[in-house]
Amino acid sequence: MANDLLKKRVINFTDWEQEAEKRITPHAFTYIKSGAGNEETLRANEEAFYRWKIRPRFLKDVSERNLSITLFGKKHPTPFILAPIGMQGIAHPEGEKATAKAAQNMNVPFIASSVSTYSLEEIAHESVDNSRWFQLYWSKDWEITSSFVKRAEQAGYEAIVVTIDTALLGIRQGDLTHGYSPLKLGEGAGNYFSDPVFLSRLNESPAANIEAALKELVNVVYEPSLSWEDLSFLRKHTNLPILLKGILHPEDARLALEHSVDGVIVSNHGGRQLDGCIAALDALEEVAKAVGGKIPVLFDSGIRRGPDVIKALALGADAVLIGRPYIYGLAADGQMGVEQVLLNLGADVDASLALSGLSSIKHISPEIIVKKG
Ligand SMILES: Cc1cc2nc3c(=O)[nH]c(=O)nc-3n(C[C@H](O)[C@H](O)[C@H](O)COP(=O)(O)O)c2cc1C
Ligand SMILES: O=C(O)C(=O)c1ccccc1
Repeated sequence: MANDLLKKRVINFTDWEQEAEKRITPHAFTYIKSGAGNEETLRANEEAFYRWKIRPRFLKDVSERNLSITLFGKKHPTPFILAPIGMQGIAHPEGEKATAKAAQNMNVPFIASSVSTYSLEEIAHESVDNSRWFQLYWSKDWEITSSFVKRAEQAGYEAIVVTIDTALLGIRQGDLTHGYSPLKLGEGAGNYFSDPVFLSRLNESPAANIEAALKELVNVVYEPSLSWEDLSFLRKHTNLPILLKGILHPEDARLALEHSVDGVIVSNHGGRQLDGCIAALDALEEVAKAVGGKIPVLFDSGIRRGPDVIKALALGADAVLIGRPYIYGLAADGQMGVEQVLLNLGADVDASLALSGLSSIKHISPEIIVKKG
């Protein structure tokens, strides 16, 4: 399959998106593609990149290039991380297992979602030698929260990523029209149905009464009361680095530092939560300034091509999370598709770096970009 796709020159984001659309159900495709509301923020995420232009320098010997970065003391060959994307079973039967294998082959850290189709242990099994982080949806049932964290530690996950922009799910028109909720269909149950605490809350096993089990899952998945003080609970339960995903305000970045958080991810959840909120890229510079290099600043929401990565790093990101592009690769061609998307993006970043007159990711600085219009 991969060769067929390459013969068809499936190279860039829109090509992968079209291939994905051909291979999965319309409802699943709409779910992945959509943003919240009028999709103003979804569009803004990509448009924000157009307003920044790279100002290249020349005659700088770019014959050898280094794309590597270091995060939490660990070196990675590219500045990519696979974003937490839940319910990957809707994109491919192998779901997160295929993604985890691809991530391992490509040496790219993978952030496994709380609402994965497969359990965090199954995902770990497919990528024993690779960096894995666990994305936490802080459950309304805090014993489930601490159980997830304990399991992630035991399974060798290296960081906990708390998503803070999901007090509830954003209003997504297409899914509501279709009445489509993969969570309610059980596509996000991998971690819950294998969790001793979650199972202890049920009167009957999920096998005996799937409706009741899914109802309980949907009931406990988010904790809308979560506040800054609660982070100390998490700190008591783990020594792993804690990152907050969804930071958009410099004041929240300062609060993250105050609460001894180990990293922040500037993100608006790919425009899927609050429509009308600022483009993630437009939040990056100020957040990075507020953080002042004290902890890593990661970025997602709108990364599609190599130059996007250069721009995000120039505005202060230490690495970028790849979201929809790899899920389209997964939908189009499973593990091979994810690998191909990462290879294409890697080649694009490499070329963009060289053509900007830089030989290392470490040399990317604010001076290489200018704001236009
Ligand atoms: C289908 C889908 C499911 C997602 N599931 C999660 C999730 O479970 N946890 C989470 O923190 N973010 C989730 N996200 C958000 C991504 O981690 C990331 O922030 C977003 O995809 C970045 O935007 P982009 O895909 O437009 O680049 C999801 C995104 C998509 C498209
Ligand atoms: O679809 C999403 O963006 C998402 O993050 C999510 C999280 C939990 C349940 C369903 C979807």
